[in-house]
Amino acid sequence: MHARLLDEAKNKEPCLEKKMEYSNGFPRKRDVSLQELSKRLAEFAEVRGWDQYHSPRNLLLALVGEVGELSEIFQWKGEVAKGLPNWSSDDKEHLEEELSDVLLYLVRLADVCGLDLGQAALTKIVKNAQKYPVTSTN
Ligand SMILES: Nc1ccn([C@H]2C[C@H](O)[C@@H](COP(=O)(O)OP(=O)(O)OP(=O)(O)O)O2)c(=O)n1
Repeated sequence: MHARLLDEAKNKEPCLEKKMEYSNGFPRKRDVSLQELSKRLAEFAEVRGWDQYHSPRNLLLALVGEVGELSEIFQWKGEVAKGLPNWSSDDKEHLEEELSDVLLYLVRLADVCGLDLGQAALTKIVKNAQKYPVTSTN
């Protein structure tokens, strides 16, 4: 059953196997859309039979848990310089992973709620600009 669903996922996205040639499964330095992440996450859950667990509430709790893991990285460090100049590559990789977990659960949560998070975020940026207009310093 799972193998069949995986084959179907590969048929829907023929470049899936090709992408796996890269060390992390993807070429670096290309734009990634929220829609693409949503689709990949939906496939990830479907082929594992995990749709039943991906309810809005469960995903929200998972998201909050990952925000906690992200916070632990910065906990007790004091202020951290932009660009993380003194961090090891292992520490940066850990940060990438925790940021990704937060993003992935957020994107999945929006998807199972039937929302278009990318469009919603653009709309919110416009609202933010109206609420906080640029004030001239001249
Ligand atoms: N039911 C699940 C479980 C996991 N994931 C995905 C989304 C996250 O990107 C990642 C989270 O996996 P873990 O729960 O294993 O958490 P960590 O990767 O943070 O591992 P750990 O808590 O051991 O550091 O896997 C998912 O979509 N649905």
